[in-house]
Amino acid sequence: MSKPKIVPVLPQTDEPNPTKIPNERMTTPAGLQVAPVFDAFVKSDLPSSVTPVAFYSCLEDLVNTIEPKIQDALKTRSALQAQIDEFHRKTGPIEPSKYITFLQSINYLVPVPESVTISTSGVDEEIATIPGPQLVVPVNNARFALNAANARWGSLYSCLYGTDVFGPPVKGPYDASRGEKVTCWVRKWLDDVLPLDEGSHAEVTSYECEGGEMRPKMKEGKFLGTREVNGAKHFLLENNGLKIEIVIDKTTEVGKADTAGVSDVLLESAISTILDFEDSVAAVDAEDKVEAYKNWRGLMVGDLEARFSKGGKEVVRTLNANKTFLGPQNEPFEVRSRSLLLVRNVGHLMTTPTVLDKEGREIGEGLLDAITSVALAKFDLEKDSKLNKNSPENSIYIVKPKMHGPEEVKIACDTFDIIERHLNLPPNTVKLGIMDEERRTSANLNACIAAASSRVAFVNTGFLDRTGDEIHTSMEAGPFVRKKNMKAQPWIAAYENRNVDIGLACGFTGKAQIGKGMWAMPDLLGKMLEEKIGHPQAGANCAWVPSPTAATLHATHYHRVDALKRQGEIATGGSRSTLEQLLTVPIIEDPSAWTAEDKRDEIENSAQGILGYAVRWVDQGIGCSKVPDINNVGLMEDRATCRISSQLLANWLHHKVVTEEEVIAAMKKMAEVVDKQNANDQNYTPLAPSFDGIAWRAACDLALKGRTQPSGYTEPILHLARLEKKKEQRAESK
Ligand SMILES: CC(=O)SCCNC(=O)CCNC(=O)[C@H](O)C(C)(C)COP(=O)(O)OP(=O)(O)OC[C@H]1O[C@@H](n2cnc3c(N)ncnc32)[C@H](O)[C@@H]1OP(=O)(O)O
Ligand SMILES: O=CC(=O)O
Ligand SMILES: [Mg+2]
Repeated sequence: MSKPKIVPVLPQTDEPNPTKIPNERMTTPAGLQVAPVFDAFVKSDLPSSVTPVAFYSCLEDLVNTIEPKIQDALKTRSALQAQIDEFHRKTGPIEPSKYITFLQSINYLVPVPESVTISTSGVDEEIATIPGPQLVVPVNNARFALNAANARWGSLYSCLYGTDVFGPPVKGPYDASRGEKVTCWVRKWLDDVLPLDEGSHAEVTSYECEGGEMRPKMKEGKFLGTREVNGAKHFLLENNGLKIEIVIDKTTEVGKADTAGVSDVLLESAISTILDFEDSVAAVDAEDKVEAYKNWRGLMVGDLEARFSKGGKEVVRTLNANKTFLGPQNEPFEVRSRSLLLVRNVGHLMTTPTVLDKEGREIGEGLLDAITSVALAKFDLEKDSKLNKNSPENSIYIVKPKMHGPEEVKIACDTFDIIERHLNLPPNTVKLGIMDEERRTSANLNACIAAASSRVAFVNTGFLDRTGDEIHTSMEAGPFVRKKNMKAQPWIAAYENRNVDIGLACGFTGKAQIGKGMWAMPDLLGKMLEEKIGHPQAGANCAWVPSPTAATLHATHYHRVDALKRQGEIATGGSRSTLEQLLTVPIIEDPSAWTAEDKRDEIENSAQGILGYAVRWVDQGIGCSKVPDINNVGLMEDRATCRISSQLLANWLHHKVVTEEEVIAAMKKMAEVVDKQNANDQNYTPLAPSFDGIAWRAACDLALKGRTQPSGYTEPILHLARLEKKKEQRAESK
C-alpha cells in the first residue's frame, strides 16, 4: 500500500506563519503594536478609571516583566520533557522508587512545603460556603453566556421531564404519565432533603404560610419567605445553603392535576459559572478576542443582550433581575438570580497577534486576557449597590488553566500583582482558580497552592487535560491503555483523592472551592443524575456541568450530600493516596493482547472525535461541540478532549501499535460519518471525498503529529488552521 500523502497545516520552513503576516497596526505610547480593532476597544470600552494610557502602560510592564518569565517556564517544560523522554528510553520498565528519585533529581518534583494554609480573604459566599454546581460556558457565545449567567435558577420539573431521566426525551403535547413520574420523583426527593415534621410531601394537600410559619411544618430555618408572581405563590426554602422555590399555581395544567397545586419546583442551580476564554472557544485573532472581551464586558456592566429566533419567535435575552421575597414578618429581601461569574483565561503557552511587542513578536495571550478581564471587571467593582454586583465582596475570579508546577502558578500571581498595582486595585483583588490538570501540578500541588496562598479561590481536577498530559509526559514509557479504561487506572483515583486531601489540609473549607470535573455527555443526564452525586460525596464543593439543565439536576446532589460536612469527615481521615500511586504510568505491558478489532475501534473513536471537533473549529470558529461518538452518544468535545484523542493516537503510532496508514484509513472512514452527522448544517463543508480542505489537514496533523506538539496541546495546530481558513474565506468573499 502506498503511503497516503498528508499536506501538513503547520507552516513549512520557508512558508510565512499566517499570524506573522504584517497587518496595519497602531503603535501605542508604550511602543506596543496593537491591532486597530483592539485599540478601538481599549479607547471606547474600558471603564473610565482605566485610561488607555494606564492600560497600555500596564500591558507594557507585563510584556517586559512577565513575558520573559513565561518564556523561561516554557523552556523548563521542554527541558523536563526531554529528560523524562530520555529516562524512559534508557530505563525500561519503571521502578517506582527510582522513578521518583529521578523526578526529584531533575526538579520535576520540588520539595513539599512544610505546612500550607491559605489566607485568601474577601471571597463571595458562592465560592466559600455554598456548595453547588459550576457551569462552564464559551464566552464568545452571548446567547449561551447570558443563559449561563441566568442559570442560577432552574426548573426541576422541566429538567426531569425534558431530559432522558425518564426515558428518551419526548416532543409534542404534555405527557401526563411522564409528568406524574416527575412529580413523584420530586416529592420523594423533597421528603429526603426537606422532610416534614409529619407525613410526606406526597400527601400534602396545601402549602400555606400562617403567622410567619410554613404549613406543613418542617425543620426550623428551612422556610425563608414567599413571593407572588402573576398569581402564583412561591415558597422559598433552604437546605445545605441552597434555595428551593415550591411554586403553587392551579391555573397551569401541571398545578391543576396536583392535589397541592404544585406547578413547579425551582432550584438554585449554577451557583457559579466560568466564562471560558480557553478550551471551549476558538479565538485566533484580534477580531475574535474583541468579540469575546465584549461579552465579558456586557456581563460585568450588566447590559449584555442577545437577539435570536427560537421556535419561530424572536427572543431578546438579557440578565435576570434579583427576586424579591417577603420574610416571615413580611420584611422584603432580595435573592440573587445570577450565577457568580468567574472567567477562565488562556494558559501560558499561546501568543496572540492582537498585540505585538516592540520587536514585532506576538505577546502572551494569557497576559492580554489577564489585564483585559481585570480592567473590565472594574465595571462590576465600581457599581454602587452590592445587590447588583457580580461580586459583593469586590473580588475578581480568574481561572488559570494548564499550569505546570509552582513556578508557573507564581507567574500567574506576579501577573495579577502588576495589574492590581497599575489599575489601582487592592492587592489580592484577583482570586485565582488553579486547574490541577497538568501532571507536574498534581505532583506538586502543595507547592502550587503555597505559591498562591493569598489568592487561591479554587483547585479543581480536570480529568480531560490531565489525561492528555499523562499520555504526553510519559509518551516514551510505552503504549497507553485504551481511552475507555483510563478512568479505572490507579493514577486517577490518587489524583482525585490527593487533590481533595491537599485542598482540605491547606484550609480550603469555608474559604475556597475544591472542584471536580466536567460531565462530558450532555445528553445522558439520567446517568449523570445517578453518578455525579459522587462528586460532593468525594468532598468537592463544586463540580462542572456542561449546561444549565445539567446544573439543575446536579444541584439535587448537594441537597442530599452536605459537601462541607463531608469535607470535615474526609479531613479527619488524613491522606488517602501516595505520590507513587499518582505517578503510576498507565501503560500496558503487552499490546499484542489487543485484537485487530480493539485497535480499529480505538483509532476510529479518536478519529471521529478529532474530525467532528476540528471541522467545526476550523471552518466555523466553534470551540465546543457536541459530537456523536461511534455509538451515537453526543459527547462534549473541546480542546482538552481533542488533546486526549490526539495524544492517544500519537502514542500508539509511536509504539507501533497501529500504523500511519491505518490511522489515515480510519480518518477517511470517519470523515464520511462526520459529514453525514453534519448533513443538516447549511454552513458545513464536507471533508470527503476530496480530503484536502484545511480542516481535514488540521485533523490529520492532530492525529499524526501529537508527539511533537508542546505538552501535546491542540491549540497550535487549530489556531494556524483557523487563521488559514479565515484568510481563505476573506479571499473568497472578495
Ligand atoms: C475540559 C473542559 O475544559 S470542559 C469546559 C469547556 N466546556 C464547556 O464549556 C461546555 C459548555 N457547553 C456547551 O458548549 C454546550 O452545552 C455543548 C456544545 C456541549 C452542547 O451544545 P448544543 O448542542 O448547542 O446544546 P443543546 O442543543 O443541547 O442545548 C442548547 C440550549 O442549551 C443552552 N446551553 C447549552 N450549554 C450551555 C451552557 N454551557 N451555558 C448556557 N447555556 C447553555 C443554550 O443556550 C441553548 O438554549 P437556548 O436555545 O435557550 O439558547
Ligand atoms: O478543563 C478541564 C479539563 O478537564 O481539562
Ligand atoms: Mg482543561
